[in-house]
Amino acid sequence: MTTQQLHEQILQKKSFLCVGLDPDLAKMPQHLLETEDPIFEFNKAIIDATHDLTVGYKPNTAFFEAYGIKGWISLQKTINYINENYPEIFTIADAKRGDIGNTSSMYAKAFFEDLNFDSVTVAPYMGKDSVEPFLAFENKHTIMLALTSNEGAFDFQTLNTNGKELYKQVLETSKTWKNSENLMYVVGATKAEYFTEIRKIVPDSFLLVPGIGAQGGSLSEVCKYGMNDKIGLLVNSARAIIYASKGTDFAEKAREEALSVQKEMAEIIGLKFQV
Ligand SMILES: O=c1ccn([C@@H]2O[C@H](COP(=O)(O)O)[C@@H](O)[C@H]2O)c(=O)[nH]1
Repeated sequence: MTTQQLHEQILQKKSFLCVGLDPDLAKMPQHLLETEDPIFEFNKAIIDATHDLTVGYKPNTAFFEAYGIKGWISLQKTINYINENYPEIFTIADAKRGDIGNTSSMYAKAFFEDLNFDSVTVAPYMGKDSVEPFLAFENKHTIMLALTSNEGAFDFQTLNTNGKELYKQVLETSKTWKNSENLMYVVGATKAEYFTEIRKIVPDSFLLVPGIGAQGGSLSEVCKYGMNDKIGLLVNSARAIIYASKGTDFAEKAREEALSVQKEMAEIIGLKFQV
């Protein structure tokens, strides 16, 4: 998918919501646990209930890997289900990969070719040769951690290195890499006050923004400081939507939560762009 197609979908749906698919058997409705593949059944119900309100789905691979081979099969079924039924939707494998170049190439093949995700998250710590193999894929997107939503972000990411905070150095350096137009960046919603500075470095890039909902970040603050003239944001919420209910009405309640976020987004888009 191209960024232009993603932008068009955002305008059409009046939404820049990305629903996080973080399936946890301990939090799922009891009746699903009796099915052969509860994780897939759960995801499928959430997807069917929210696909018109969201422009992206972000399965976090940890929640699949935790269940071994069965989890990987559920992940494959989930991405296939989205691609076959809702091909307009942008998909993100939240896997936070990155290794020496030779190994990164294999990670990139796994997520872009075998699983056919539109994008994958990567960590920048190993530098240029660990990320460029992902960037080589046409119409695929590499979403690099810049300033994360957790408290530990302050351990390294905001450290001053040669007169500049590390996350700023990461953003600036990454722009010099081959095929850097295929980069997007993760910036936590809990760090809204940093968006102005981030936009000075990457004014046109899409930012994946986790941290509204369960982590308490503010959608309106993120939009105030992080939105660009093409919107440029994908705001993720997982637990607040997918675990809105543990009963048989879980998908219905997930839709209600997603709708409430989408309505707020539509209002913001309307105010900013007069549409
Ligand atoms: O900085 C980051 C990077 C990734 N995440 C991931 O996003 C979701 C957030 O889930 P919620 O339930 O909406 O809190 C989850 O998969 C995280 O691993 C993040 O939160 N912050």
